[in-house]
Amino acid sequence: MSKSVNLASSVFRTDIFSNKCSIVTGGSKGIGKAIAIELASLGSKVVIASRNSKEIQESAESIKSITGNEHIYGIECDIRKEESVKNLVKSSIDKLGGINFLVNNAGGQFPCPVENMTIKGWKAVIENNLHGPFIMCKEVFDSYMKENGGSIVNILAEFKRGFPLMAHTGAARSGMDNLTKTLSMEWASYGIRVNAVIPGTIVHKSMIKHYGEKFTSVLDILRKKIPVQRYGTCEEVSGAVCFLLSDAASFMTGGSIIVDGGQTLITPTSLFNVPEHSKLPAFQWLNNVKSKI
Ligand SMILES: CCCCC/C=C/C(=O)SCCNC(=O)CCNC(=O)[C@H](O)C(C)(C)COP(=O)(O)OP(=O)(O)OC[C@H]1O[C@@H](n2cnc3c(N)ncnc32)[C@H](O)[C@@H]1OP(=O)(O)O
Ligand SMILES: NC(=O)C1=CN([C@@H]2O[C@H](COP(=O)(O)OP(=O)(O)OC[C@H]3O[C@@H](n4cnc5c(N)ncnc54)[C@H](OP(=O)(O)O)[C@@H]3O)[C@@H](O)[C@H]2O)C=CC1
Repeated sequence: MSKSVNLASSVFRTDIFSNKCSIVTGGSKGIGKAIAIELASLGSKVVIASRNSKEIQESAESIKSITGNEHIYGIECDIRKEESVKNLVKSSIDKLGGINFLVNNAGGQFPCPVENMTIKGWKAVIENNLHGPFIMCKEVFDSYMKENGGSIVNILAEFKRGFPLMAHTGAARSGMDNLTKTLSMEWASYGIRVNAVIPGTIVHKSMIKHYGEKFTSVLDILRKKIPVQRYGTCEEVSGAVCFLLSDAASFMTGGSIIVDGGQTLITPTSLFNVPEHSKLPAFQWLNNVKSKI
């Protein structure tokens, strides 16, 4: 790998993934892009995949320039479509030489109470967050990991108390939690570990664009209740993903890491309010290139 300048200062040793090949779905922006940057900065060859072909190529170029890693490829793919996933996996193996790591990050939803939800809307979100990651796992397994082992990390969203206004995503993420556990057992004998990362509220450019300023401003009420008293950064999610992919997590499979600043511990009946503080600041190794995420 030619490493001219690496602007991404991960906490991990810079060669830990130097012989690895990774796919990150939804790597064109937000959390997925941060994960792809960190993997690339640690030496992995990386394919990022998303639906917008122009955006995915531009992101691949920007990851190359941020990390100095030339082995970054953008491939157009809709994870909901089996043929598109087959093409992604085949092209990735052709370009990278294999697939050691799969990060199922692509996903998302829209806020909507069930009484207003159409069947089409329900299906779109279930396909994006459950069916799509399932096809990705299956195709990567059949095409490479069954023979060679590997490590898979699924990005979920907190679902354990239900998900009012986002029932579709709650159901899909709960399904992915179960699938993560099932695959960890079914595929252990193939040398494959399967884990999950559950981000809390990670506010970044495209997230604000997707939900709108009005919706995200409501989040400020929530921010005050979060024990760390702030939202998370994309890099803070990425660190957990890299840990799970790495040998440091070699005894972890079927597990999940919650990266939410303590948000899931808040209950409506809690009498305790965290005093205002700024003692737990964000960890942002991408400070100098923040505008690119
Ligand atoms: C604040 C709390 C944080 C909660 C924790 C989670 C945070 C995050 O996940 S942040 C990441 C946010 N990013 C995304 O969600 C991006 C990904 N989202 C999407 O790609 C889409 O929103 C989609 C998957 C949900 C819809 O995909 P798409 O294929 O583009 O959808 P269609 O145009 O085919 O629509 C199908 C159908 O879905 C209904 N629908 C879609 N959008 C909305 C909406 N905004 N409001 C209500 N209903 C919606 C609708 O029925 C669509 O059919 P048509 O009516 O025929 O268009
Ligand atoms: N940000 C947050 O607070 C939280 C996020 N999450 C989850 O983390 C993951 C990343 O979130 P975030 O970075 O904020 O989201 P973004 O909306 O910023 O990015 C989503 C990425 O997924 C891609 N994508 C969406 N649908 C598909 C599809 N069908 N096929 C291929 N690519 C697709 C998008 O590209 P394109 O649209 O061009 O295809 C984009 O690259 C998502 O699963 C999200 O739901 C979970 C909890 C909280």
